[in-house]
Amino acid sequence: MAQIETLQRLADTIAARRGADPESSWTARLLAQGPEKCAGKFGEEAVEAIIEAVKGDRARLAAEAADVLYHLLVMLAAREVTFDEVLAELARREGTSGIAEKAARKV
Ligand SMILES: N=c1c2ncn([C@@H]3O[C@H](COP(=O)(O)OP(=O)(O)OP(=O)(O)O)[C@@H](O)[C@H]3O)c2ncn1[C@@H]1O[C@H](COP(=O)(O)O)[C@@H](O)[C@H]1O
Repeated sequence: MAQIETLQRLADTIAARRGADPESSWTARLLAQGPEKCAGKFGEEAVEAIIEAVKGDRARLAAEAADVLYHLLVMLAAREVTFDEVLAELARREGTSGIAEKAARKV
């Protein structure tokens, strides 16, 4: 069964691809094009996921969501933000209500 560790392993693989041969690694090819390109690719994948969410095809939405997660991790790696930093932010928010979090962001 797929687990959260799958995502951690993917983040580690992506980090390890920095500086790898763009001929043999899709991730290295994306990273070599810079953070702006990686961000644009993430945006495209997010839009594809939105379209499937609106259409309501569960299987296609799951596949597009996987693309979104991969491209999110690539975009983070392009700016040297680690997956751990994102998890730490989620952990910090755990137990606080979304409404309180929204109010805190306004100050
Ligand atoms: N999860 C992914 C993943 N998701 C998508 N892609 C690649 O991203 C590429 C572009 O995806 P698109 O949906 O944009 O493909 P497309 O529709 O043909 O492209 P467009 O012409 O529409 O832009 C495809 O070639 C996919 O193979 C991925 N490439 C790699 N991974 C993971 O990253 C690991 C390392 O991969 P490499 O860096 O290639 O070794 C792999 O083992 C996988 O676990």
